[in-house]
Amino acid sequence: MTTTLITGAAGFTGRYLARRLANGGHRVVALLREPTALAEAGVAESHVCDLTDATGLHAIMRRVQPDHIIHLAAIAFVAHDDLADMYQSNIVGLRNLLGAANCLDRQPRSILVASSANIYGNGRPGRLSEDVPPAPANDYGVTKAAGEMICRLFERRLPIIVTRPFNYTGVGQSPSFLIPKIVDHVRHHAPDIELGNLDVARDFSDVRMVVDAYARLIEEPAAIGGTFNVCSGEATSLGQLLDSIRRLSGHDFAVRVNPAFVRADEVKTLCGDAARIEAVIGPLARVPLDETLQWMLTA
Ligand SMILES: Nc1nc2c(ncn2[C@@H]2O[C@H](COP(=O)(O)OP(=O)(O)O[C@H]3O[C@H](CO)[C@@H](O)[C@H](O)[C@@H]3O)[C@@H](O)[C@H]2O)c(=O)[nH]1
Repeated sequence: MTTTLITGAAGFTGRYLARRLANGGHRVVALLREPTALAEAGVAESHVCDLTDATGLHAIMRRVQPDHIIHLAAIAFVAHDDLADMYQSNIVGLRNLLGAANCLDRQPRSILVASSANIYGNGRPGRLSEDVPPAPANDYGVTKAAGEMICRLFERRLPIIVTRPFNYTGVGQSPSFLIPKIVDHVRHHAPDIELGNLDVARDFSDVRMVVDAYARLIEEPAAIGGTFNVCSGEATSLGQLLDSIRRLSGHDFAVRVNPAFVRADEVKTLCGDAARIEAVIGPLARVPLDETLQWMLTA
């Protein structure tokens, strides 16, 4: 049986990915920061180890001997206020993981590393292909761009796949993120909502499409060594998003700007080109944004 190790398996994406892989016949092993019950998500075995603990990580990797590794563990909230934690988790954690993978007797078949569309920053307008040079506009983007450079250090030695997911959402995502925050607000029938930067647009996808893409990428030898956007190809402005949520929920609400949520180092618009990934794994299992929002509003 194929053993697949997921770092960050207890997170929003990790739980969907574990279920998707278990349904696809994988034996899913979770690497966790703290003990978490994940049997319901399809996880067969769990190990607790912080990725900054290189020695502990080496021992676990030698025991698990994974066929595939999917690295999701990271600080994913762009405005995370503990910078030391963000740099430690997103850069040192990844470096330790690849160092440990490089010491295995039997090399994994693939190591998928989740980077981020945020690395594109504000460098270029329009639909972004993977050839657009990274131009991070904030610390989060810097940590993810640095992570990609670490992957390059190991690319001759390890079968690495880098993904650049654009924004995605679904039931269970933390309300620190934009869409679950608005959905939570609507579900509580609150009159007005406080947001930050309003003049922004994002390329939103459904978490189920993203984990399906990951599950297909690790099985595809042609993906090894590649960097892939994971996206819908459509930008939705915050104004359009608010209108859709008002329409689908039948609940009207006003928006107020709270300076506490305004980001100084904002990435204004992100919209991705999915041509490269679709050339390798075929069409993405896209879900219309309205369908994802409806799922979240009624969950
Ligand atoms: N979270 C949040 N965002 C707000 C708010 N008001 C406006 N925004 C704006 O809404 C946009 C989306 O914010 P998030 O949902 O926090 O996502 P993100 O910063 O775009 O980052 C997400 O996507 C990246 C890939 O593009 C991911 O790498 C990252 O982990 C995260 O999922 C940003 O431009 C943010 O400034 C608010 O009250 N809360």
